[in-house]
Amino acid sequence: MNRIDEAFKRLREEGQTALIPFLTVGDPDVTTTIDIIRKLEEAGADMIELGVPYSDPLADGPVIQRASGRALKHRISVADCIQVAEDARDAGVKLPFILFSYYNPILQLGLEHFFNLVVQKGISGLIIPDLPIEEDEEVRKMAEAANIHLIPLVAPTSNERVKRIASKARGFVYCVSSLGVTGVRSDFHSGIDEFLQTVRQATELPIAVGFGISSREQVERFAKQCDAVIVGSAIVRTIEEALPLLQDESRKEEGLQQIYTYVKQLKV
Ligand SMILES: O=P(O)(O)OC[C@@H](O)[C@@H](O)c1c[nH]c2ccccc12
Repeated sequence: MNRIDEAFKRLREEGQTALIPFLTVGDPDVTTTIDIIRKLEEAGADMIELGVPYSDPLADGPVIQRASGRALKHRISVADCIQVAEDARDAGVKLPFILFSYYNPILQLGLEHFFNLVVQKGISGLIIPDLPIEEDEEVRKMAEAANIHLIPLVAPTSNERVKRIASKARGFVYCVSSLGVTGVRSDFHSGIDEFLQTVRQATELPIAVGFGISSREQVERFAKQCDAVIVGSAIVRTIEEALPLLQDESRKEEGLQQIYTYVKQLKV
């Protein structure tokens, strides 16, 4: 059984909602990324979305764009991001890892080599936001053969595509709460509740919601309808605010503690 399935089974038994943080690997450096992942696990995270920094993050708002820029200063590759899963596991992290990457960096690595790496390093899931279902046949077959869950995104505008996307989904279905790019929001798409109901009826798989979530109240609201809540920009912003501490060896633990405190209050 895939680690993501195991995590959702445990959470269902415990009546809990999964908290899935997203962070950009290599922001500010790979060693600190692993320290942050350990803190996220301590704070109650149930899975981690490892973001591959990319030069043209078209679906990302300014916070994640800045994080990608900082990480790309060290020329972090897809292979480096995948390696973080193994290194974090070696450091004692038990959480499932979902690799989040735009399609281009994966193509540059080559699908064969990419899938060998993700299997070897213990990645459990894959999110490729710019690979639509109409073009994902080859990747989906390779992912299924490797027992890696290719997790699709559905948006409030997906309408009749929701059923088709959900029918091919593995792991869980990622419901995007709003149109536009990632980034903290105070309100969501007007039809969000009906949209989440539509997705719930279209799949037996767990459903997750992401985009714009930053407060415990928002997590509690979505926990009523979803099995998982994904938080990216708000956590990446907390990392950004803690950078002066994280990059000073004598104050690194203080910076990590700031991230821990913010994330812990999100776990419901
Ligand atoms: O950052 P937010 O608003 O909390 O949304 C999650 C998001 O960061 C993460 O899942 C993600 C990062 N980049 C993306 C691009 C498309 C879809 C999703 C994403």
